[in-house]
Amino acid sequence: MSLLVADQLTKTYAASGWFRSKESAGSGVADISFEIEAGMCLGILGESGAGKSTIGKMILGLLRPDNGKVMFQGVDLYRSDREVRKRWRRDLQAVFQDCYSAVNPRMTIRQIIGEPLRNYERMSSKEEQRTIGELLETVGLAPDDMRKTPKEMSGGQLQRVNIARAIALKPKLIVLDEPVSSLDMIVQKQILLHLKELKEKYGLSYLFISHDVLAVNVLSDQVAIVDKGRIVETIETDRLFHCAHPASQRIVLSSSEYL
Ligand SMILES: Nc1ncnc2c1ncn2[C@@H]1O[C@H](COP(=O)(O)OP(=O)(O)OP(=O)(O)O)[C@@H](O)[C@H]1O
Repeated sequence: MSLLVADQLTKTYAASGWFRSKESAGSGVADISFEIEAGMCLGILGESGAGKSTIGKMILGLLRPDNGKVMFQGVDLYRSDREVRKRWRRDLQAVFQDCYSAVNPRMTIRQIIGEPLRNYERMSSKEEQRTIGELLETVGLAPDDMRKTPKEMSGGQLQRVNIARAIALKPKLIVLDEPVSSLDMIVQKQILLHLKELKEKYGLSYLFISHDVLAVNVLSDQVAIVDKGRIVETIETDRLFHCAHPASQRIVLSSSEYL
């Protein structure tokens, strides 16, 4: 059984108010289907406005689809009760693009990473401190960093904190929505390689949302290419540069100009 199944997900946004236009009318995504096996990373690659974040939000339980279903570990997310959803939240985590808005600026790094542990685990303060120190080391930071606040960290360091928080409960799947897009190229590569290491070490699965073919190439096993709200092609990553659909070729080529 696949860890996650997205089955014909459709979401249409109603165009409204001052911004109603031909382009925005009926925007959203349609007929989105894919599966993620345990230990696998599926990349969702597409240009701005293609529908990538809409897909991510539906998978995370943040946006109810108009049609279709999301099955996680065999359970239908939008037809399950609160208890099941609570377990779901534990096994399904997310890291978003904006590392600063994902944290409370008044909390220390210890409080930030400790939050899911306090919500789901019963740990003594000492045990929690040790666990947070280990998590910081796992993502390439120092245990002492737990005393800092977000404003004392760089964007790359803070994104590592967000990753540490996401892996704290040993989830099955992490939705990574453009997790490195706001960072410089060197830090991007370091974090992607680190995510790859974590995936291999803990058997994690990822849904990796990105507009960047090079980033997708580093982390994904398979890539679903999204254009105008639809998956136009799903392809093994090592075949990405041999994609067949004209829209896929356009998306792949536009990024590889930087190679
Ligand atoms: N809340 C909303 N209300 C109306 N339209 C929306 C809403 N959210 C997204 N859209 C529209 O749906 C389409 C897909 O948006 P989405 O944010 O999923 O794309 P994306 O691929 O993640 O884009 P980006 O890479 O720029 O974040 C776009 O046309 C967008 O304008």
